[in-house]
Amino acid sequence: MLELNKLSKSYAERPVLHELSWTFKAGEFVSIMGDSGVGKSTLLNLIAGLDVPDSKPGLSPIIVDGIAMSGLDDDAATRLRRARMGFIFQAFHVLPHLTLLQNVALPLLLNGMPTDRAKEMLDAVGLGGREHDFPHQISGGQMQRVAIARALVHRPALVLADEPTGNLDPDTADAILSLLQREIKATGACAIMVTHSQHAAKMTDKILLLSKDGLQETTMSTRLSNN
Ligand SMILES: Nc1ncnc2c1ncn2[C@@H]1O[C@H](COP(=O)(O)OP(=O)(O)OP(=O)(O)O)[C@@H](O)[C@H]1O
Repeated sequence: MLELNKLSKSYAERPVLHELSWTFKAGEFVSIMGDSGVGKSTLLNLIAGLDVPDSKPGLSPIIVDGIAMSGLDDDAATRLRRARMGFIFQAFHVLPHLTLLQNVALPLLLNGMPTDRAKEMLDAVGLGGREHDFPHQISGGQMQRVAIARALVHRPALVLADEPTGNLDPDTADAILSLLQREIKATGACAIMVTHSQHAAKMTDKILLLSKDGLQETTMSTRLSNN
């Protein structure tokens, strides 16, 4: 589903990621942990196409569904992102001037798909009956539910989540992660979640640790940031 092939990224000659390689499979829910500043968000941004990797002649560092991202022009990359990816990023906030239903329907509209599934997804995330509310009328946990519904509504093959439970209380965080897990399994998507929380990571199929040595699969008994 997603292949990283010697992916590197430097900012002003300062290397952040060095030759990362990994294969992510469809249907897998994977978390990525690692020390602050090691490059976790940078990695998600690169996969999302929001940032550009260091270029090496002849190398395709990011391949989504068999398509080399580096070979796409801006329009084609936008189309791929819109159709095949879903985002639960802090920066991709729910839009305040749209109702919850309109927010969730947005990826369907942008992809020219029927919008019926938006209501189904709001029901699935426990917000049935709140379709016509606006974001300022709901809690932070409910807002994350809307973000999850919106990220999954168009059945993306790849879901990218950056600290989706970062600002939620533990019970709400658990509920959100169970929901994410259930919806990912239902749609067969591959999901990659960056988190600092061991508790959140334990709810995923696989935990990868990002360090200066690259990506390594890990278990909870190895050293991880503790919360
Ligand atoms: N646009 C940018 N320009 C320059 N440096 C950047 C940029 N984005 C990130 N960096 C640097 O790259 C490094 C990795 O940052 P990144 O945010 O990916 O780390 P992280 O592992 O997600 O950290 P945290 O866990 O604290 O969120 C940091 O040293 C950061 O300062």
